[in-house]
Formats: sequence, structure tokens, C-alpha cells
Amino acid sequence: MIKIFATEKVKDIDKYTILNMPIAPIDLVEEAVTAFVNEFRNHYSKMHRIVVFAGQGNNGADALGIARQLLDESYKVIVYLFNPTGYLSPECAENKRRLLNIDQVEFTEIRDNFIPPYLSSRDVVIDGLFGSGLNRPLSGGFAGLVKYINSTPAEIVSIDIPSGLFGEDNRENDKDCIIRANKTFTFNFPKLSFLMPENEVYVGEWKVLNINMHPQAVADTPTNYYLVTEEDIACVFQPRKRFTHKGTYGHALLVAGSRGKLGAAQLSAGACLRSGVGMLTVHLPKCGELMMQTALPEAMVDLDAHTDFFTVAPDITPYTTLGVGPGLGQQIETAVALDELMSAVIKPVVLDADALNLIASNKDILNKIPTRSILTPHPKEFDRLAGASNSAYERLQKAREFAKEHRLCVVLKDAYTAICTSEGNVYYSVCGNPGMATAGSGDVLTGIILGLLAQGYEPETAAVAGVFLHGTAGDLAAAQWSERGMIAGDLIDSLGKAFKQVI
Ligand SMILES: NC(=O)C1=CN([C@@H]2O[C@H](COP(=O)(O)OP(=O)(O)OC[C@H]3O[C@@H](n4cnc5c(N)ncnc54)[C@H](O)[C@@H]3O)[C@@H](O)[C@H]2O)[C@@H](O)CC1
Ligand SMILES: Nc1ncnc2c1ncn2[C@@H]1O[C@H](COP(=O)(O)OP(=O)(O)O)[C@@H](O)[C@H]1O
Ligand SMILES: [K+]
Repeated sequence: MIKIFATEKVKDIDKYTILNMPIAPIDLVEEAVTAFVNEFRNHYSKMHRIVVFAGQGNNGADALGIARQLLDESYKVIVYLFNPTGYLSPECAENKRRLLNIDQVEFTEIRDNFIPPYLSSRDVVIDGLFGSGLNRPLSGGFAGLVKYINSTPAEIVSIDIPSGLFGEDNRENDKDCIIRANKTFTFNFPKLSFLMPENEVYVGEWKVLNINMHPQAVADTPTNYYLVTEEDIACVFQPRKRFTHKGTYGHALLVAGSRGKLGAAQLSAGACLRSGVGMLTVHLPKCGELMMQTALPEAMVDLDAHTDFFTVAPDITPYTTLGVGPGLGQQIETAVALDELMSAVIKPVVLDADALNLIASNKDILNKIPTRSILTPHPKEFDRLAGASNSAYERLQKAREFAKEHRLCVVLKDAYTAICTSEGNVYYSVCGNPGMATAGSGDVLTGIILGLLAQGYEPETAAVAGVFLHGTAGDLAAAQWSERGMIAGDLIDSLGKAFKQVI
């Protein structure tokens, strides 16, 4: 797991690193500079003019160091240092001195009046005005400068974080006074705000660059936010033992599908079967029998009394666990049957789609859901459950609260899916791609998580591993069929390869 730290915690880690490792602050800055330049070089040739804007703190120190290293490599660079208060951090002052040692450097230090340079689409701006030290929204001259840079056609690359953006909560921020970068190269950890859809316009494409951090400080500094890596998932899965049989790997029950939405049941069931589960029974309205038995001979079918939708809670004794929701419909009878089903279950289950919509309009059911059950809402479904939010950050905080209050695991699906546990932790998966924004992708996720839960993985593990495998399958599907050409069924076809890649 990569810890995602709040910006003030990053400062503590920096301090600890400097105190406890044989590295001086100026050398830490130089490491950041080198890491940035190594990455920058891969994207921008010497054909571009590089216009560096540096601030007074260590983000500015980075910017001045980057200007120096790029000049050393014979890039054409011009530098503006904004110093309205006449104070530079020690590292910034030292990097100014080192920069000015270079012959004929085009360097301007601005104290008050600033006439901005003309910037064309061939120019690349390096934004080093403010980094993690930002403590209030930009105003005055800095706000004007940011607005000017944003108004030009120049490409913008931010150091660590777009100037003006906070690392976490931007609800109160002045949205006009934040750099709108094309790329952000950040140090050691992604900032939480990078994972929020509303901030994509500021952050652009982002990449984490590793520089020295004291490992003990990283280990000892607490956080509630984590980024899941392939290694984390690889160690979840144990080899299947030779003397095992289908009973070893659980019997899942999927309650899904209604007339016109049987495909959701089929997609979910297909994914469940490809997740390593021992057996799967699908509880379906009668109209789905032929389809399911033809499309997925591996699945058993348990028919509802009704032809078109779910009306009677099945006996759950034969099953290890169950998943409810894909394509279920929202008939009153279905709500009653769901209520009955939730009254009968005692072990964690998976709830998605219309199961969540029915719960949103019949809140009593919420209290009947076994603790540590997994809910997989997309943002709209979550809003129906917990009320509307004005931003993804606000929704994330609500999801954390919701998960804690109801002792559930909330998988808040999005481009970066957040898994919120009942302990208040959030696990992010950053794999997956916009090709997955296609009907039925969510049904596939439900099937995968159900399959893992039935095999006995802890609910939080099933949710985290399920989301990661789903995203990996999405990336493999996009590689084969393209983001536009892929459909949800391709995620199921790619699941085997996803297991092979991850484990
Ligand atoms: N491990 C790391 O993360 C490292 C970080 N470094 C760099 O150091 C940066 C952090 O440096 P600093 O802590 O000096 O912070 P900044 O460079 O962001 O600047 C902070 C300064 O700006 C002032 N300020 C804050 N908000 C303001 C506003 N709205 N208007 C005007 N002034 C404002 C503060 O009072 C402070 O003096 C990082 O973003 C990164 O670029 C690297 O150099 C070294 C390693
Ligand atoms: N732009 C994207 N990048 C990565 N993953 C995405 C993107 N868009 C959608 N997804 C994933 O696809 C799934 C869509 O789920 P959902 O909205 O429930 O679809 P459906 O109801 O059609 O099955 C979620 O797991 C989501 O994380
Ligand atoms: K910056």
C-alpha cells in the first residue's frame, strides 16, 4: 500500500527525514529537482522555450533548481521569481544563488510591478509558485499571475501540485485562482485532491516521482488513505491446493435480473464464475431461465415465482454468501422480497444497483444489512442513499461517515474507486480506464466481489482485490479492443489474464 498523506503530514515526514537521515534540506530539494528533470525530459524537447515561475518557498526552490538543471542541459529557459515580501526560504535563496552563477541566465525577480511575458502554445510553463505549503486561497498578485498563465495557450507543468490547489479539501478554494496544469509531477505520494474528478482540470495527467523519505517516518505517520498496488493484491491470493473441490471455494447466490435487464444478471454471473468461486446459483424471474442456462451452463438457476421480476426471498441455507442487485428492477414486491432476504442473512453480502436504489427508498432495510456487507454504489446511487453532495470530496467524506455509522464497506465507484471501510479507512485503486464507462461494467464488479466473498476472503479484502482485478481487466480489455471498442463482457473475458498479471 502507498500511504496518501495530508500535506501537513508530508511536512512532518520531510522534517523527520532531514533530522534522521544524512541528507541536508538543500540536497533533498536537489533530489526533487533531478527527479523532476528526468521526467520532464521524457515529455519536452529542447525545441520548446521553458518559462519557469518560482515562488518564495521550497516549491520555488525546486523551480529554480529545475531551471538550472535544464539550462545545464542547454534547454532555452527564462525564469521569474516572485518575491513580493522580500523573504525567500533558505533553500530558495540558495537555489537562486546557484542559478545566478550560470552565465547570461534570463532571470527576473519581481517585487511589485510585473509585466507578463507573451506565452505561445510552443512555450512550456513550469509552475513552481506554491506547493504543499499553500495555507489559503491565492489572492492579489499571485491570483492575477495564475489567471494570466491559465489564459495563455502555453503548456503548463506543475511541480508537486498545481499552485493554488490544496492537497485535500478544495471546497472553499477560489477556483479561478488555481493553475490549470497539463501535467503534474508530484513527489512521493499522490495528493488526495488528485483523485477527485472536480480537480482533473487543474492537475491534468499526474505522475508520482520518488525521492528520499525516511522509511520509519513513512511507516509511523498515520493516515486513513491508501493507494493499492499490484503487490498488495498479489499476496492476497493463496495457491489453490490440489486436494480441493468445488465445495472448498464457496457457493454464491446471485439475486439479479428482471425482464429487459437480464443481461445484468448474466454479466454479473459470468464475472462471478471467473473469479474462482466453487459454485454459483442465480435466482432469476422465470423469463430468465432459458437465457441463463444457455449463456452460462456453469451457473445453476433458482427460479422466482414471478415471470418478470424478483418477488420471493429464496432459502439461503445452501449458500456461503449472496449478492443482490444487478438488473433487479424496483417493483414494490421486489422491495418486500429484499427486506425479507436482508432479515434472513447474518453474514456479509454484496449489494449493488437496484438493491441500493430500493434501500434508498426503504431506509428500514439499511438496518437489516449484516455488518461488513459490501455496497457498490456509483456516485448517483450513493447520493440516493446518503443525500446529494456538491463535490466528490464531500461525497467521499459522506461515504466514510456512512461506512462507519452503518458498519459497512462502501465501494464508491468512479474513475478512481474509493473503498471506504467501517474503520474509516479508504483504499484507492487507480487502475482502470474510461473504456469501462460502458453499460454493465458495474455488474461485472459485483460478480467479481461476490465470487471473492464466497471464497472466504474478508469483505474488505474482497472489495479491494475485486476493484483492483476489475480495473486490471479493464486495462487489458482496452489494450486488446481499445477504450471505445470494449464492452462489459470483455472485462469478464480479460479476468483470467488479470489474475495472471496480478498474481
Ligand atoms: N518530500 C517533499 O515533499 C519535498 C518537497 N519539496 C518541495 O517543497 C514544497 C513545499 O515547500 P514549502 O513548505 O516551502 O511551501 P511552498 O513552496 O508552497 O510555499 C510556502 C510559502 O508560501 C506562503 N503562502 C502560503 N499560502 C499563500 C498564499 N495563498 N499567498 C501567499 N503566500 C502564501 C507560506 O506562508 C510560505 O511562506 C513542496 O511542494 C515541494 O515542491 C522538495 O523541494 C523537497 C522534498
Ligand atoms: N472513466 C473511468 N475510469 C475507470 N473506471 C471507470 C470509468 N468509468 C467507469 N468506470 C468503472 O466502471 C464501473 C461502472 O459501474 P456502474 O456505473 O455501476 O455501471 P453499470 O451500472 O452500467 O454496470 C465502475 O466500477 C467504475 O469504477
Ligand atoms: K506548484
